[in-house]
Amino acid sequence: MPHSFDIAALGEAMLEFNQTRPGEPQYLQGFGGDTSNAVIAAARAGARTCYLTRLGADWFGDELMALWRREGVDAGGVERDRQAHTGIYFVTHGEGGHAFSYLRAGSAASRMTPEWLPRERVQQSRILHVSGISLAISDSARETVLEAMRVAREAGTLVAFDSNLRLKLWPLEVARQTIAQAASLCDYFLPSVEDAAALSGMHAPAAILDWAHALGAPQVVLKLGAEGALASDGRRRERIAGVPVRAIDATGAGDCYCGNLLARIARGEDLFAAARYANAAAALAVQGFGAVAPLPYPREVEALL
Ligand SMILES: O=C(O)C(=O)C[C@H](O)[C@H](O)CO
Repeated sequence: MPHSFDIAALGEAMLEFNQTRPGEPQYLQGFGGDTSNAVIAAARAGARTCYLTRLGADWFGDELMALWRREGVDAGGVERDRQAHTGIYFVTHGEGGHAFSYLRAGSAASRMTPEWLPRERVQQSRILHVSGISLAISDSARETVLEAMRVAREAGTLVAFDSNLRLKLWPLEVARQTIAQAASLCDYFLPSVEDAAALSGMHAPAAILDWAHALGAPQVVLKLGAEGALASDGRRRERIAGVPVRAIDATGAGDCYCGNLLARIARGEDLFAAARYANAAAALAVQGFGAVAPLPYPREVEALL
């Protein structure tokens, strides 16, 4: 059966309030939520996409619905909840880079359950993308993500998983066990090197790749930030050099990487070609402000390549 979508992403989207200057109380309103960022990046890269989540019946939720409409992301798998709000978060900037502060506990997305999951959209997609953030936000969201991964595997939908470790959301020991379980259910494991080091206790990128494959992930891309990426299909490994850029805000750069990688894989590129394309896309994304606004289009990525 032909797929209706190249990529379905499942998770929590939020409104973003991003500090425009360190130490000053001025915030630019944008959009975030790692899997939503990734699916928008994929849509801008030309993929047919859909997003699966729950939103409050509030203004924040209306804004996110309008965003996905503008970006061409199908939101038929989004449910509105009259009893719960849409999550929001603040990004502040300081010496150590950016930091997130959340107002999301009890959000509509955190109330997703396996019974709610729009299974047919998972089954109708070539690739399902999920992350560690949705594993962390509530027990029922974790069960929903794991169920979506199982549904995808049964249907032959490929599964991509970004650990996106946020220690404000859960303790490291719990994250280690749950992320290991999710990595064992995925086809593409796409952690940042910081996440992978915290989860594995290892530091050398080559050893981290071995650890990731040992969890059961056949294809792994380790995102190295400004240093580029390291991709492995279990037989071959390729180091992709970072692109020198003047970084303004790295919020969502890893999501940009995932969305572009998956869009290129859905077009038929191999892991390594897709990883090189995504590396250039993520380098462009850090040159703008916020998680969504600076996500690039193919003509910009091709010009950089
Ligand atoms: O941290 C989260 O939960 C978010 O989803 C907010 C940001 O958009 C995301 O972390 C960027 O990767």
